[in-house]
Amino acid sequence: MKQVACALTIAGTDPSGGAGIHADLKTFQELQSYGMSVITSVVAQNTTGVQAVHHVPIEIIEQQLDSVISDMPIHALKTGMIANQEMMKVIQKKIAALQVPYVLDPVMVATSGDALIEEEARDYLRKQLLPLTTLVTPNIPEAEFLIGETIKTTDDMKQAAELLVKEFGVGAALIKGGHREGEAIDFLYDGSNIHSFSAERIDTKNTHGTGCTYAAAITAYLSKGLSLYDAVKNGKDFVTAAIKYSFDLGAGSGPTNHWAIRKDKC
Ligand SMILES: Nc1ncnc2c1ncn2[C@@H]1O[C@H](COP(=O)(O)OP(=O)(O)OP(=O)(O)O)[C@@H](O)[C@H]1O
Ligand SMILES: Cc1ncc(CO)c(N)n1
Repeated sequence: MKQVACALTIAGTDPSGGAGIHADLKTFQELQSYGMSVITSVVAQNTTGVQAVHHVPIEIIEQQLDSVISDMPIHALKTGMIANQEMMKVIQKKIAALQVPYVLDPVMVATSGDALIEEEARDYLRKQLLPLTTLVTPNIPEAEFLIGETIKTTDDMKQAAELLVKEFGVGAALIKGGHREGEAIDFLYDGSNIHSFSAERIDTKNTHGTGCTYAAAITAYLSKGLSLYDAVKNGKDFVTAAIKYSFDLGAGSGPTNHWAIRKDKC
């Protein structure tokens, strides 16, 4: 029997604490999954944007992976920012051998619009990493890039999710509607059915790290043994509460609130 659920994140940092590794670990902790992390890039960023990026050397990324994999149980894992192809290759090699649920958040730009991944790496991600996934969680611009088509309507979102499974080999696809107008609706295609997850749009500028928080919550729930549908359903409730009670910190787009689910239940 599992002593404790354990989740691993492989991603970049955010010293202001709202996105990346920091959002992931806070979310794992809040949802009572033991959190572990492998850092790919050290990013100087805050609520206003990205100021600088330093990539961790490939050997150190590999060694961090070996340190965790050789010693710790991993019940689910997620990847976020992986800036270049060399990093992707080593991560691909290590996680292909792990038979655990894998959530890939195809991070390409920060909420501020700053690029977080090299142009040539995008294609590698599409061809080599997508087929390893249990779930991929693109927002609309990311989904448009992955499938090479424009997404305007909810029907386009559903078709994009199906295409990602049927033609790109992902286990399941969740297309997030955060970038549209009106209700915040996301569509999951699990290989058999389309499911929708909807919430009222919250009028706030504080959405820094929403994508990381959502994917981390789904990963935490998968590590605890929930089904994919239940993990996404609970993850959606978590991120909606985190946006509703987000913190108005910093001069730009403030961070979500990882304690919020407790507030929402009170
Ligand atoms: N203002 C909002 N009110 C309610 N839900 C929202 C709002 N903005 C985004 N969401 C929801 O938050 C989740 C994250 O979606 P979003 O499309 O913003 O991700 P993202 O663009 O990857 O995030 P990030 O800005 O961190 O890159 C989705 O479930 C989306 O529907
Ligand atoms: C490190 C990192 N990953 C992802 C995002 C996307 O929110 C970000 N801003 N920073």
